[in-house]
Amino acid sequence: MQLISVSLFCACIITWCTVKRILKKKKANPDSLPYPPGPPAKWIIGNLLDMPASINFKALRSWKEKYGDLTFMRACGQSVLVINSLKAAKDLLDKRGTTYAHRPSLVMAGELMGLDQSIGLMAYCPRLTESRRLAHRALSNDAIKRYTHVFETNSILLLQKLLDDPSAYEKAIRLMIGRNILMISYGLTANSADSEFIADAEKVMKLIQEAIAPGKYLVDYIPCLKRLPSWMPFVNFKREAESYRKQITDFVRRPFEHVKADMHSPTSKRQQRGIAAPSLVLDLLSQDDKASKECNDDREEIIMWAIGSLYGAATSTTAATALTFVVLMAMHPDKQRKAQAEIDSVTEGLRLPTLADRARMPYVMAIMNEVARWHAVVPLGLARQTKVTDNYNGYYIPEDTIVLYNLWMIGRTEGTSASLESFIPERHLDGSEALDPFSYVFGFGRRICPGRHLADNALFMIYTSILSSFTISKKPSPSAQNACEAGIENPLIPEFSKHLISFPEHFPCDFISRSDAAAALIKNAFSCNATA
Ligand code: HEM
Repeated sequence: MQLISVSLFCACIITWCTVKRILKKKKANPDSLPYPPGPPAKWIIGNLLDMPASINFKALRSWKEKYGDLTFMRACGQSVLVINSLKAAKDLLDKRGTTYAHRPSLVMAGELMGLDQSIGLMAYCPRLTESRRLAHRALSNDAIKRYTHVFETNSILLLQKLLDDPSAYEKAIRLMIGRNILMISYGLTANSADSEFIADAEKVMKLIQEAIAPGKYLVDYIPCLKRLPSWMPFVNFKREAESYRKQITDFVRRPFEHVKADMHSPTSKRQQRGIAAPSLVLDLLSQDDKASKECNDDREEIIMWAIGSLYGAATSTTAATALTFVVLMAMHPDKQRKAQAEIDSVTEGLRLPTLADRARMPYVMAIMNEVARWHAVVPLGLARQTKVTDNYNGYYIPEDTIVLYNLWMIGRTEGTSASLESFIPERHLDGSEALDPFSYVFGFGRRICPGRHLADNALFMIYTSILSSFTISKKPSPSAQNACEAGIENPLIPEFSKHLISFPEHFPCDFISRSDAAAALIKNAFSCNATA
C-alpha cells in the first residue's frame, strides 16, 4: 500500500513537472553555451536520483572531485547547480548579487504557514532589504557588545547545568543558545526566557522542520493544489497549515507585544513581568528611523518578523557547531589540554572567562576556526534561486535554477596544504596561510547570515567556559569497551546527521569537573560575576 502511494506520488510529480516544462516558454540560450558539467542524465527521469534530497557527504566530495567548481543536474524541468569552490561562490553569490539573491519558494512552509515573512525564506524584494537592514543594525559587531552580560550570565547557567547533569550536555547547550537569543531579542530575564518561551519556541521549531522536509507536502511540487477549498477530503494540508500559521504568528507576536506594552511601564513593573531592557526590539522600536521608507504600522510588522526570524536561524546552527566542538575535544585530548592551559594562564583559575579575554586566547580562537572549517554545519548552504539566465566561465545557467554551495567541501579542500581531513587548530595561528572559515561558513553576498557576530560571541563563551571548568572525554560504548579489553583498537568515529543543518549524532561524552576549585567557581559565580 505504502509502495503504491509512493509510486503515485512520484508519478504525479513527474507528470506535473513535465507538463509544466512543456507549457513553459523556453528561454533562449543565445550563444548555445553548454550546461556546467554534472552526472549523466538518465532517460525520462534525468538526474532525479542524483538530486540532493538530504546531505550525502560522499556525494559532496565526488561532485567536487569529478566536476570541479560547478556541478549541474536537471530533473523534471528543475535545474540544480552546486557550487564547489570559494572562488565560484564569491564570483556568483557575492559579485552577481541580485541574480542569485532569491530563495526557492516553499508553498506549504512559506505561503500557507506564513514563513515567507521571515528573513530566511522571504523572496528577494524591498521588504527583505528593509528587514535585513534592521537585522544588520541590531546585530552588528558594535550593537552586540551591549549584550555581553547575556552571554556571560548564560554561560554560567550552562556550567551549572553541566555540573548538575553532565550526561544532558546536548540539552544544556541548546537551552543556553535559546536563552541567549530570547534575552537579546526581547530583553527577557533568564527565568522568563525558560518558563514562558523556550518550550513554545522549540515546539514551533519542530513543526517548521517537519514542514520544510523535502517530499513532505505534495503542494510544494504541484502549487495549484493550494487553490482547493480546505473542506474537501484529502486537503488536510490546508487545515494543518492554518493551525501551524496561528502557532507561528503567536510565537512571533507574543514577546513582541510584551516589549511594546512595557516600553512605557516603570522599571519595577517591567521586572515583575520578566522583561528587562535593553533588547533588539526595544532598540529598533525606539529609534527614529529616517532611513525607513515604511509607514509606522508596516515598520512594526517588519521589526516583529525580522526579530522573530532569529530564534529559528540561530539555535540549530549554533548548537550544531558547539556540539561539533564537544566531539572534537573528546577526540583530541592534546588540543583540549593546550586550550585549557591557555585559558588558565589568563584567568589564573581564579575566575570564569569573559568576552574581554578573546584577544589573549589565540589558541582558543584557532580552535573556533578549525571547528567551523572541519565540519561546516550548513554543508550545502541555504538554497538560492536564479531569477534570470546567466553564464559563467563559458557555461549556461538557466533561470529558476536552484543554487546550493558546497561549504563542507570548501572547508575540506581550500586554503592550506596541511592535511584538511585532520583537526589541526595550529593551522590558524599567526603567520599561517589558512583561509578564515568565518569568511564562508555564514554564506555570501546579499543573503549572508546577519547573526554571525552573535554566533561568534556565543561560541567563544561556550568553548572557554566549558574548557575552564570541565575536561571532555569520550565514553567508550559497550562494544568499544569489549574490543579494548580484547586488545583491539576500536576508536569512536563521529557520525553527522544528513539534514540541512548537520549535527553530530549522539556521541557519548563525559564532562569531568577539573577540580573542586573549578566547581566552587561555578557554584559561587552569581555572588561575584553576575546576577541571573
Ligand atoms: C554558527 C552559527 C551559524 C551558522 C553556521 C550560520 C550559517 C548561515 C548560513 C550559511 C546562512 C545562509 C546564507 C546565504 O544564503 O548566503 C544563514 C542565514 C541566516 N542566518 Fe545564520 N548561521 C549561524 C548563526 C546564526 C545566528 C546566531 C542568527 C541570528 C541571531 C542567524 C540568523 C540568520 C538569518 C536570519 C539568516 C537568513 C538570511 C537571509 O536569508 O537573508 N544565524 N546562516
